[in-house]
Amino acid sequence: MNTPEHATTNTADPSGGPSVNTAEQPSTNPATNTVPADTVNTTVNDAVNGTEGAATDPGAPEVAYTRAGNVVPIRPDAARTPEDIPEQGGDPLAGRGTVLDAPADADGDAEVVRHPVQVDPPEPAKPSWWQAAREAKVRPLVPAWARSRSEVRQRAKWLAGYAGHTTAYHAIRCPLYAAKLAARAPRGLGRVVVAGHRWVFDAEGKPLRIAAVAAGATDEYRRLTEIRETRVRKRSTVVFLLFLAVLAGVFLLVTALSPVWSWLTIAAAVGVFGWVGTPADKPVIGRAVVTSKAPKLTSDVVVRALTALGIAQINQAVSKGPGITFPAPITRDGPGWRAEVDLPHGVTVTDVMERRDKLASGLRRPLGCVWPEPVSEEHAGRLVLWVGDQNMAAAKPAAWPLAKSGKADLFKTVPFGTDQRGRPVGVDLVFANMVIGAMPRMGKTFSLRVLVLAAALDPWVELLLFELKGTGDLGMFERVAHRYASGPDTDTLDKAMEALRELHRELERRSKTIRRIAKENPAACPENKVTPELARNRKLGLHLVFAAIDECQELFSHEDYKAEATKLAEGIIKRGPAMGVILILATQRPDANSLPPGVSANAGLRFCLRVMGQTENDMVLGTSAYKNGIRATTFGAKDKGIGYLVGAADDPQIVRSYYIDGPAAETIVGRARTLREKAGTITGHAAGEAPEATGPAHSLIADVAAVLGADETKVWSETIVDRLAALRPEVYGAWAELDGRTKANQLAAGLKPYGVETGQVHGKTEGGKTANRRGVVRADVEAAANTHRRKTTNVDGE
Ligand SMILES: Nc1ncnc2c1ncn2[C@@H]1O[C@H](COP(=O)(O)OP(=O)(O)OP(=O)(O)O)[C@@H](O)[C@H]1O
Repeated sequence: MNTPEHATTNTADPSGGPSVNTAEQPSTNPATNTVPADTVNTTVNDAVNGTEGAATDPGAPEVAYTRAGNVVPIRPDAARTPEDIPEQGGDPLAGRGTVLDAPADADGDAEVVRHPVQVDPPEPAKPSWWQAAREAKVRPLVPAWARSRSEVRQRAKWLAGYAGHTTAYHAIRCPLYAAKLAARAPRGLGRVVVAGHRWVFDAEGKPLRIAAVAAGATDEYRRLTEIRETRVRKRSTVVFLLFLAVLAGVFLLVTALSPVWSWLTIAAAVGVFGWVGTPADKPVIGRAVVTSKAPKLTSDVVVRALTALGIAQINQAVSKGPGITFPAPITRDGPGWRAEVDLPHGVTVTDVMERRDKLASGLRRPLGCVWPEPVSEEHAGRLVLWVGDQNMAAAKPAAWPLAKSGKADLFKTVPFGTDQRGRPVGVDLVFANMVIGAMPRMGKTFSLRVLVLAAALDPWVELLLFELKGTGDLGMFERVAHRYASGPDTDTLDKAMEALRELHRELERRSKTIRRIAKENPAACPENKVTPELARNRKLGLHLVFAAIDECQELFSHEDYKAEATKLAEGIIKRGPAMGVILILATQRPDANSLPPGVSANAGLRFCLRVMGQTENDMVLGTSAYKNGIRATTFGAKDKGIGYLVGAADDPQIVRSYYIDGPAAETIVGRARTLREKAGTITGHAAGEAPEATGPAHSLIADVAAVLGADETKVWSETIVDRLAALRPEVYGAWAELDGRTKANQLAAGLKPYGVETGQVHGKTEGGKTANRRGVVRADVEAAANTHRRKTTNVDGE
């Protein structure tokens, strides 16, 4: 005999109807809930059929019988009659109709009874008009362009230019137009005479009269002839009177008025007759501007393009319904069309963005015109498709707003570029760091230059600039930079490293100053970070520092510098923003070796121009950027200066950096120099000072000599590094965190300029074991230290 079981099994409704939940076991699962086949309660089935089943004796135990004769207990609240079955959605039969039997097993003992339970939530009450209206999106009273002062200015400027050009174009062609009209005037006169003759003699009634004659309709013909005679009489009179009036006018002109009026009248008459005599296909006036009109974007075109993407859900939605919906009308938006689209369920904007090339093909537009974007505040399937009239790369670059005049304030947004629609895009550099990455020759240095120019135009900002390619792309800034070096050589790398160390040390000093101010005067430093007021107080030394390293891969992938450079850059990028230190790194090789992950992961602003693959893309734009459809790989070779900018707004933006060539940059730097001279902020390199002049009063060689014990002839490099870190933690602290081999490399690179080589040194480990490791010979160090002391004493003496 089977034992009753209460185990439940979830099954989907095989009929495909609404899911139901059997009464055997209470279940919170919305899917169908059934009892095992061999312990099936027949109660409901029988109750529905009105036959055998449940015990009827009130005192009898709550049992039921299976068809095989098994007795199973009935849950007290189980339904026993059709009326007990809960009603569904107000339809008493709805529930009963979906009571289903499971297929019987081999001995015919399996019968599953399912009590229907509503699994879908009830239809929510329709919100009131008041509620719906309050939650509705308010559309702006004035279009976005009219609220942007610069866009209004741009449009007004364009309109004035357009009107001026058109006027001038036609003005210089006036004689040509007059000649054309004069040549066509006789023809026009002929047309007027012929038309007048036809009207007076009722030419339009002629076919009817001929038809009446042909049909032999005498009465009809007579009636038509009478009409014609009346008309001809009246119209002849009109023409005669007109003729008399013209004659009188001519007489008056010739006899009473000045010849000017005669000529004017003749000109007007020639003009009118010339215009009448002009063939329809040869207009007198040509076009001042020829527009290559971009095709209009319509919903049909969008749907056709979307179905060409090869996304099954889109094709299914279009062919079988419900189709693709457009929550807002397709409108003009800047120099292009904007369509808002609700993609079918399950299709995301990313799915479309990653097929941008196919979309462009479907729209029959160049790739540089087609820009699908997500709408972050809406669902993942809300697409905004902007289709420009012109390829973004081919459009004339906008002028940098600060190119001609003005100064910048790095505490405010500085202009960086324009988006696809030509709208200005700015970046907030303060409290941020930036990474710029791209393939070679795509506009990395030009975009970096825009930012350096902005920083240069803020006279309170200290510039530390290193260009490690050696082409002098940032050479114009020598006049304003506190530190500057250009070149692919070790000397330049050393200078860049020294600047990073200096910045790292500076962070210590700044954090102490900020802590002190926050304690003494909390109102002056409410967020424990540099404020514009603090930055301009020279005594505090909290001015903004703008450090940029172009081609930073040279530093981060250099065998001798990479470990220290990574540590320093990570420290600066993490702690610098609050202390007013802005670090910008540009690289043409955005991979883990050239841009350490710890550095790239902490950058707040990212600008990625064309790159070749997903890894480079995500290295610059952040993890998962590629997966989310933010793909700088889709830019073409002609998309110079165009990239994805992340961090400047809530959503990634496509931006073309302002184009400022070398000579223009030179001029702007000239203005920056004047501003700095007035503010008294020409320091360091720009003031002709070498870094050593302001550098630390210690030197590595002297420090190494100082940490060598009197009885030591040879010492391992890693031991020396540990002692150096203890001697000057603020300088060598970062070295001590490196591993043994890197410590040795670090020391070797540091001692190289002093002519001290490291080599294998036999020594003992802390555990007493002997080992061979890299180290220095005391005599070499002392000799180099003496030479250095002599040199620096001479310099000081001078
Ligand atoms: N915003 C822009 N608009 C138009 N053209 C640009 C823009 N930015 C750069 N370019 C063009 O791209 C070319 C390459 O720019 P740039 O020198 O900045 O590239 P790069 O990525 O720094 O190259 P490399 O990797 O060799 O240093 C420039 O000569 C310039 O003509």
